[in-house]
This record gives sequence, structure tokens and C-alpha cells, in this order.
Amino acid sequence: EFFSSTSGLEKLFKTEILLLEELQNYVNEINQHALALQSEIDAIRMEHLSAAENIDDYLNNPVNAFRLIKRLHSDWETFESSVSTDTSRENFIENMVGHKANLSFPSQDDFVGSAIALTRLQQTYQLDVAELASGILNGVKYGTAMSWQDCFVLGQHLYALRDFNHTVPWLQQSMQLLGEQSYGQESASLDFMEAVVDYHREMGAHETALGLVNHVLSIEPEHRSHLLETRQQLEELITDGDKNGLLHMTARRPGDYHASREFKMYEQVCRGDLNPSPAKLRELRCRFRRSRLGYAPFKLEELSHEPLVFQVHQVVSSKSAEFIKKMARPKIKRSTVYSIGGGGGSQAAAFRTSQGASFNYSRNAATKILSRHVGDLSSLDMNFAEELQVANYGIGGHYEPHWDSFPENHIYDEGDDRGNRIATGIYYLSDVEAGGGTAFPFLPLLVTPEKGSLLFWYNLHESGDQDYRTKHAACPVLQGSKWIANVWIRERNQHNVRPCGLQRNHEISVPFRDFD
Ligand SMILES: O=C(O)CCC(=O)C(=O)O
Ligand SMILES: [Fe+2]
Repeated sequence: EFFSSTSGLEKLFKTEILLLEELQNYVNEINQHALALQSEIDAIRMEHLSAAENIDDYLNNPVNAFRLIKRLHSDWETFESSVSTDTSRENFIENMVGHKANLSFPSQDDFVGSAIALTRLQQTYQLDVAELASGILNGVKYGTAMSWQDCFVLGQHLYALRDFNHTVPWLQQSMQLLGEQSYGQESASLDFMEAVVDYHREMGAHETALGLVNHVLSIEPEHRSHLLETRQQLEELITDGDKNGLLHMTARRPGDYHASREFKMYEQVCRGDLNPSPAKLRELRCRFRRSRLGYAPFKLEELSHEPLVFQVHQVVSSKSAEFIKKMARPKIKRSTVYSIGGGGGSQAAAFRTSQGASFNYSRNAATKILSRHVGDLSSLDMNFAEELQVANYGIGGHYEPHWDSFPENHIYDEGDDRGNRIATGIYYLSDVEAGGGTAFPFLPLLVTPEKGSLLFWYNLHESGDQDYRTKHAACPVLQGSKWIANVWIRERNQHNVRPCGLQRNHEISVPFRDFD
């Protein structure tokens, strides 16, 4: 699987470089062949040109007569055999078979995943389709522009996925771009647009269909007079407010998490539209925190007091961050989540698209130091922490809102007596150019990934109950590649640092358990 991480995409890029080389070889070979044949054609044409001045004179010359006969007798055979023995085509096809067996290619799942990732970005960051198609993200031009064909294939794909709400703007964009092409007014293009009108009629996107009909009619009014009837039908449907069609049948079902208030808040936090109140912000401080490891003091920035969330800056050097990524790169696989429902175990899920791998802290000096810094900064005992989990998110990669702590009815793996996840540490191993923040919808807090910093929070109340306010998420990455290393600290052995509360003090967070 390639779409869920940047390092996966790097493999695909290498594939494309090699394929391009192969195709270039083929084109060079056929060009050479064509050039050789062209010079033969040119020579005979020259001969004919001089012959045309006086055909009789030409043919009465014995040398010319011989040459004509010789050409037709043997030269044409040579040309034919040169065409029939040309192996460039077979070579290309054969080499492609080898490439398909040996190189990385995206699967259908990758194709679907990348299309869905695009619509997720569109939705979360409220991106304009026309801007997105022209390679602009939030006003900054990052990518190359999409062609009308790109937009069409994406629209077609979203149609197949029954995501009609996203299909319409992409087809619309495709038709708009096609109309701007030099061949956009040719008959074949207009035929194509007519076919797209039918798609829209089926979906019930009457306004868009009407726009297209009018466009086609404005170019070829006589040839396309059959569209006059279509136009009238569409106008009637629009005045009647007709709500038939696929678009209207797929209105979100009640109980759909993606339509909930909580999810909307999460999206708002991701794009920076929902922030902590000024009163809360006023209480927060940035302070120096002495390090017991003999380094200069760290800058500790408080992000929330209740529950406690802080970010410590410049904890790991760029060199160690690069080292950890290099170590993880060959090992990472699509991240899984504990499956609720049947079977137990872990599985890949659409709500978590990233790739990860786990490492024992004792593995090397770099992993050891990650553990020591979290232990030092939180004063928590790291002996019962879970393995370090390194993760990479590609474009559109995200992890929807969740708690890191396990619910009350959680069944721990056999022999796991380390208790619940009392706290989480996240090392950011990269900066992210746009998007990709860590969002706490209830605080409502957005943490910007900053390479080398450590984000830390407690998942549990002192009573050991889950603090439901700590629900958090990884916002989709809009531009860049996000790398993190997760640290999950368990309850066992923490009584000195965090004595348990006798009173259950979790009422304050209970309203956030079943937030709708
Ligand atoms: O990537 C992030 O910002 C958050 C990741 C996270 O919450 C997790 O892996 O549990
Ligand atoms: Fe998490």
C-alpha cells in the first residue's frame, strides 16, 4: 500500500522514473527507424522530382530504367522487412512485463484511498475545487495544475464510490477546463459534454446539467437542437424544485459520526476556526524546565491546564529525528487500530491512514534518549511504557478523533498488567508545511507539529478514570510529510508521581463521553 505514507509514494515515483526511461528508449528507437525510412522516402521523391521534368527522357535513360527496376525489385522488399523485423515494439512490451513484476505499482485500494484523501482535504479545510485543481492550497501554489482529464477521472471515481456530493464539483471543474482547451469546441468534445449532462441528470444536479447544455448549445446551436428539449425539461425540474436523483438519496444517515457536532468541531479546530477562549489562554505560561540529563533547560509551553497538556520545544535534535525516521522507513506498514466488534486483533481502517512501526526503547541510543526525555520531563516511570511507535502520514493522512486510553470494559492482552495508558507523549519528527496538526476538539486546541518538540498530556484523571476531554485526532496532512513517534505510558508504578485520587473526580469530563 502506497497512498498512506510519503515513503510509499517515493517508491511509486521511482517506478515512474524507470517506466519513463523505458518509454523514452522505445520512442528513440522508433524515431531512429522512422528517420532512416524518411531518408529513403526523400531520396526516391528527389528522383521523382527530377523525373517529372520530362518523364520520357528520364525513362529512356538506361541507368534510370535500371534504378527504377532495382528499387521496385529489391528496395521495397528491404523496406518491408525493415518494418516487419523492427523489434522495438516487442522489446518494449517484453520489458514492461518485467517492470510490472518487479516495480511497485499502486493497487485499486491506493487509487480509491488517494481520491478519498483529496475529498477529505477539500472537506476539512473547505478548499475550493477550482483552486485545488490549479494546484493552490489555502492561497499558496504548491502543486501542478490538474488537467480536465484528471478532474474527470476523479469525478468518475467519486461517482463509482457513490460520493455524489463531491462528484458534481469535480465534473463541473473538468468541463470548465475542457471548455478552455483549444479543442474544447470541437464536435467530439461537445459529444463528451453531452454524455456528462446525462450523469448530472441522473444525480439530480439539474443546475449543473443546465449550465452544460447551455454551453454546448452556445457553440453548436443548429447541430444540437435536440438539446432544446433537454433544456426545457431541466428548467421545469428546477422551477418545480425537483429533489429526485442520486444526490438526494444519499443524504447522510442520522447517527453518522461525520455529520455529528463533535466531528464538525474537530474540522473547525483543524482549520483554526475554533480556538481556546482568551480567558483560558491568559492562564497559560511558557517556562524553562531544567533537564536532569545535563542539557540546557527546555522551553515548556503550557497548552491547557485542565486537562494538562504541554509542548516542550527542541527536545530532540534534527539529527536524532532523521536517524529515527531512517530506522523506521524500511519497517513501516499501514497502521492498524484495535478492532471493536468481532475477532479482536487489529485492522486497517479508513479513519486512520498512516503507516507505522514499533521499536523497543532499548534498541539504540536514539530510542533510549526519547524514553529518558519523556520520563524526565513528566517524572513518570518509563519501565512499563509501550514500545515506541513511529508513524508517517502522507498527503490526506489522518487519524480521526479518539482516546488513547482504553475504555473501562477493555480486555487487556494476556499478561498485560501495566494498567491503562495514563499519559501520551508525541514526538514530532518533522515539520508539516500545511495541515497535519494534533487537534483536541473539546479544549478546543490545535497543536502545530514542530520538528524536535514533544507534546505531552495525561489521559486519565487522578482517580484512574478516563478523561474524556482528551479526545484528540491527527488532522489530515495538506502539504508535506508528517512523522511522529508515539509514547504511551501506563499506570503501573506511577503512584509516587501521581498518587491516585480517592474521590472519583471524573464527573467534569463525563459530558464529553457521549458528546453528539
Ligand atoms: O499524529 C497525531 O498528531 C496524533 C496521533 C495519535 O493520536 C495517535 O497515534 O494515537
Ligand atoms: Fe492518539
